[in-house]
Amino acid sequence: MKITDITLGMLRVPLSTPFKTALRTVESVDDIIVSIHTDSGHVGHGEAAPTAVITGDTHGAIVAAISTVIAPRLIGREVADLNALTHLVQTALARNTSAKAAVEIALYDLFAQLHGAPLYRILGGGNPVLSTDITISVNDVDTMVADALSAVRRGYESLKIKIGTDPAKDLERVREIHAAVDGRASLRLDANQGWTPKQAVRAIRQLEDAGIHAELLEQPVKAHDLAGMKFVTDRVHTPVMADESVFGPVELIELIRMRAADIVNIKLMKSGGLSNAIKLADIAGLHGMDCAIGCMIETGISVAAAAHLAVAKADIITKVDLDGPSLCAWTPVEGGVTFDGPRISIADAPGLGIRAIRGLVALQD
Ligand SMILES: C[C@H](N)C(=O)N[C@H](CCC(=O)O)C(=O)O
Ligand SMILES: [Mg+2]
Repeated sequence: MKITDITLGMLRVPLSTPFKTALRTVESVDDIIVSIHTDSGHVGHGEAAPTAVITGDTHGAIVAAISTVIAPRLIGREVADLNALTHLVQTALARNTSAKAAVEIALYDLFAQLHGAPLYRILGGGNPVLSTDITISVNDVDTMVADALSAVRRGYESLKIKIGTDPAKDLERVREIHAAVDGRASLRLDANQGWTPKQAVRAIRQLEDAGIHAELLEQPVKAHDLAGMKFVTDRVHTPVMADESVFGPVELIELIRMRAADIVNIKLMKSGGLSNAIKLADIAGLHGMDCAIGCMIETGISVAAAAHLAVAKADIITKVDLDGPSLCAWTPVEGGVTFDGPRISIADAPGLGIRAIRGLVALQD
């Protein structure tokens, strides 16, 4: 199976409601779709989410990185040489993790198709069913309480509460949601870098003193501030999870060395795809650190790949935040992974199992 062509498309899918964090508000998925074609007629699919405020990746940069730098290295190469191909992707250029992720996802899709098995089996097997949390966007308190109750009614047992705009307001948000949910779902708090270390310690201690024990606190302080992450981790009982602070293995090793967090959130758009995500899970596992798997505003193409990885690494990846497809107003992906409320199930089809992508607009070379 030889790579003959790599084409790009744009996929725009409105979200059911605006997605709001301390970093940004977004109303639609607007992702670049990579299709890798082969001489055998097989096609592998990948997806890149341009999350400029987190990865620095924009549409233009993703398209340029793939079409002018990464793709020329891959044309004519054998899909069977997967590790050599991912090495070519990772060394093609610095950073650009979303572009690398999209290409790697398509390569792993093809590699699993070549072997006639779903990707999770190629990655080591497992039980192809997961349960994800759902994001409650940061809004006024009443809206967040209503959104949390609606999520509980739809069967979600874990809510990812976005905070980080203002500590006093954030405390009110969490207290009110905690009271309304009344133990029917666990609460994961994500400040998306919005607090200072001292604000984070003060806020979380107030919650703990009031008997509100969140499942975790995600990225309370600035991404680069590992000392700040450690300051918080050392002073609260609530487990602290690094998200924007860790992209790849180098950052994770430093985080572990400093004992700056308890959990790490792996995202393909940060790690540059599956090869580094596997390394992240293995490094964390080796050090007895729990992992979560997360996503940006993505559809069921790249999130499918993350789900396959989560299934194969279920012993290490114990928390799942793969709600991107569930936030979309409609489902562009046919086949593969089904996202039905909190339940994610993987079909027994080769690769990612994607049969068609609706609404894909081809980008000219
Ligand atoms: C969508 C997912 N549940 C999530 O919350 N991801 C965010 C970043 C998403 C974005 O801004 O595109 C996170 O974990 O910080
Ligand atoms: Mg986060």
